[in-house]
Amino acid sequence: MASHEQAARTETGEVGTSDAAVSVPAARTGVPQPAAPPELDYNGRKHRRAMDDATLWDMARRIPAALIQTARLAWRVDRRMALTIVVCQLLSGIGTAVMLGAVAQALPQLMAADPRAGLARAWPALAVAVVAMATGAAMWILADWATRRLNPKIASAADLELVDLHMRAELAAYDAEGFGDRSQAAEIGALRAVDLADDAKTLTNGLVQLVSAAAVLTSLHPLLLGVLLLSVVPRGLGGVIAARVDYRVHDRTISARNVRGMMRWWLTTAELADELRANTMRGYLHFWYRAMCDRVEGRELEGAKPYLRITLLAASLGGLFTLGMWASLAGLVLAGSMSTAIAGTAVVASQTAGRALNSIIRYSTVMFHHGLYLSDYYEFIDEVRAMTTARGTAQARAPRQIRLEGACYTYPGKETAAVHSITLTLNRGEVVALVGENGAGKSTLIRMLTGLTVPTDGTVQWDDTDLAAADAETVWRHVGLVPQKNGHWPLAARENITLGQPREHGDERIWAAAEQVGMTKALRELPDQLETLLARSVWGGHELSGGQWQRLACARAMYRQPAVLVLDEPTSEMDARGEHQIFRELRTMAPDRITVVVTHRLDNVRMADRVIVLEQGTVREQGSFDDLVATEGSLLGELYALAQDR
Ligand SMILES: Nc1ncnc2c1ncn2[C@@H]1O[C@H](COP(=O)(O)OP(=O)(O)OP(=O)(O)O)[C@@H](O)[C@H]1O
Repeated sequence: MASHEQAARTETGEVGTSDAAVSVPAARTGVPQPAAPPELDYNGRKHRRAMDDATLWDMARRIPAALIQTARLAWRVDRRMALTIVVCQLLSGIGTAVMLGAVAQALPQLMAADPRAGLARAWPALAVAVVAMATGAAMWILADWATRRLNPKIASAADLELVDLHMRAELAAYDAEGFGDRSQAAEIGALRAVDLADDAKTLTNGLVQLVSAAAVLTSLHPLLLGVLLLSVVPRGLGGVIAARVDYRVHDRTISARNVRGMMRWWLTTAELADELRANTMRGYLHFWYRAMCDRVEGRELEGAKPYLRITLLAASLGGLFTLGMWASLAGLVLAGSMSTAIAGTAVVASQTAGRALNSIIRYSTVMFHHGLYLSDYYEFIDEVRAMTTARGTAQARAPRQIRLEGACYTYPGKETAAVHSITLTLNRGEVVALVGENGAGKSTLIRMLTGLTVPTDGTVQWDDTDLAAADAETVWRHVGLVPQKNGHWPLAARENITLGQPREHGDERIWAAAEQVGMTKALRELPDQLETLLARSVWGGHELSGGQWQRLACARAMYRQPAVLVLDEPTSEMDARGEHQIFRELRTMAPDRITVVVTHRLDNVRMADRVIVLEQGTVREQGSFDDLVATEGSLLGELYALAQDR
């Protein structure tokens, strides 16, 4: 890193390298150049290459499915608007057909020898054409309005369902292989839902227009459908190839853009601002970021040429075939197989069809992509729904005793159990300390005895209720948990304490909880006291220190007055006074609940009634702190001696 740093500074023109060169061995005195950032492949986006790999048939097959899924979503959130769009599309198609039919009727009259007389005869048909066009335009505007009403509803419904299912899923779902990737793909599906109705509307409108134009032409002369196909198919193919080339260019930069986007967060977030400055990382990071920008820019510029070539080719082909179509129409007219008026109508209809085709191509590629993510969304929803915490209906009550019988837990995809064959009883009124080295299974055990996970073998019972058969919500109603990583919720200070509890009229209990963790003064000094928003990144927000956040997490658990109070390293960031206060409070609160504390600070363990020492997922020893420490060969004794020997 030192060499990167040095050269990076040179690159940015800030600092010379002569001082640094002095300390470099003779053979390496040239200015070491930093390595270019590696070609990072960002795999999070599952379908990035799908468009490139898909055949035209694959695309054509998937689009109806995407349209059906969109229609399902639209129907679910607002039937009236969904119906409005369908009716408008149909009417707009009918409008086009009527307009083309009317033009076909009017043209022979207009081409009569006497233009005045021709116009007089043609005007009813022309009026019909104008009204049909106006109706078509009005239908489009109405459909647009309905789509605008649908879009946000679809987006919210899709997002809400996804977020809600995450919150209801069994924790084991998060540990399932590839859960994160699937969740991300589903999230993209939910995000894209914002544009779904719009894109589907434009695509179906294109289809309706194309079908109308084709129907009118066929009714005028059976040969005209072939002529229309001659003009639109090459343009369609050209459009698809151009879209694919464009996509390939986009795909070549996507990794670099995604990685650059992630790095941008690291470079600009306040969380890393101290480290970045104090450890003089700016030079290298600037070099890295610049290199990524250059990479993206270079590839985009490289891509411009093939794109130009293909769009030119597609346009020329389209032009050639249009010319061919006109030539065939002229041939048909000259051969006497078609009237001039019908040939004129064919030209108008082919223009309509051409515009429709452009929409179809453009929005087919968009819908194809939407379709991929939308199916991910639905697959993920089904997967997570099957893993929501619907265990049983038994109503758990505040336990007097928690009993584990041969309880084991193996994480999904793991061969060995994180916790195995644990038989234990915890009683109300008791403070139990869980001790053990990193990875011994303390957090896993806590998850089992609070019903966050169900043992993969054995049982956990709260009095007579087996947690595997209990309604999880009724279990958690009696739990207060301070996890190792607790939430710095971007909410007001009040909500940060009461979160998860029904709202009360007064703030007395909130201040009492704050007092228990020594936060009264800090909260009173906040600009708006309990109303203060605790989120520095939000305008007007306020930030707490690490230890203060931890105190707040303890206050949140204590405020619940739970029957089972569990704290996983609750004081790791606190000062001595805070730590002392928390443990004193735990003792005061102990008679009415079962209290379990995990801590690596062994001096705190003294206050527990019982210490349970875990080793490699099993209970190695248990008893009072003094007895265990005094026992020859005990793990607690060894760990305690190590803690003292500093
Ligand atoms: N989500 C998970 N998926 C797979 N394995 C896990 C998961 N969480 C923990 N483990 C594994 O289970 C074992 C026990 O982990 P656990 O977090 O319970 O230990 P701990 O005693 O709480 O450790 P620490 O003191 O470091 O917090 C470890 O081997 C760990 O690697």
